[in-house]
Amino acid sequence: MAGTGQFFVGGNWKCNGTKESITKLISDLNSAKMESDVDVVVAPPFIYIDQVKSSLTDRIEISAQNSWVSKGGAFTGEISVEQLKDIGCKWVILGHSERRHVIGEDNQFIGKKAGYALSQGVGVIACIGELLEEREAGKTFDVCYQQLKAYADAVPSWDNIVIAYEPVWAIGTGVVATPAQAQEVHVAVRDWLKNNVSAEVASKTRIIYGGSVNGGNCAELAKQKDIDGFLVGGASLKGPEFATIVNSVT
Ligand SMILES: O=C(COP(=O)(O)O)NO
Repeated sequence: MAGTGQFFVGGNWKCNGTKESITKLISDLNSAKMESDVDVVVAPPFIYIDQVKSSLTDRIEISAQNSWVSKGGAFTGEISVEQLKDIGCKWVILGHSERRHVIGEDNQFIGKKAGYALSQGVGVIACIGELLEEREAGKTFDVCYQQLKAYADAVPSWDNIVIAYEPVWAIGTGVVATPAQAQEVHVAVRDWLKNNVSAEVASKTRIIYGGSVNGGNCAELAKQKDIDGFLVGGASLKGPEFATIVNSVT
């Protein structure tokens, strides 16, 4: 484990849940035993953040799944960083592959979003990752480096950033990266930070893995030196399994 020495596990609930199912998930999370030396964050859909914030144990911090690129105003349908702070969000997930490849956000727009969120004191879970065809074409590192550069060009500091490497071909597919595949990219990301930002940022920044992580594969992944935690999708909607993943990283 590099980074700050504190593992980081995020639960990305994506566009899932109802008031009823989230009430059950919160109850399961509140009653789960979670190792104290792991930073745990969950990212509900915007409309349920207040419900979660008001009833979830404060052991777990709240993240948004997206935020607007500047101060709020005449941007119909968007949610501003100021509004997220107002309801107690400490983090925001940006650059998720679903925002890139479904919604169409590009590297520069995502970088600017990260810069603005950080400038307002909200931490950023900065997602990167390649498509299967990019990996098959040997472009994994080039794609990740371009995504990293867009963040680096826009952020005021690296103090409050967690990088999430999420190979798109592993997201929601059940095809998890092998520990070796994940470690190889995490090392390359850390080397990129060392060569393009600073050795200090490279050593302290947590690089977490996401893509079909579950209670059965998390322990092997967590043993990798440069895997500093996880960003979990589907398995984060099951309280007991998410707790297993949190506890696997110690
Ligand atoms: O998108 C993901 C991973 O999703 P899964 O765990 O469902 O593959 N994290 O942000």
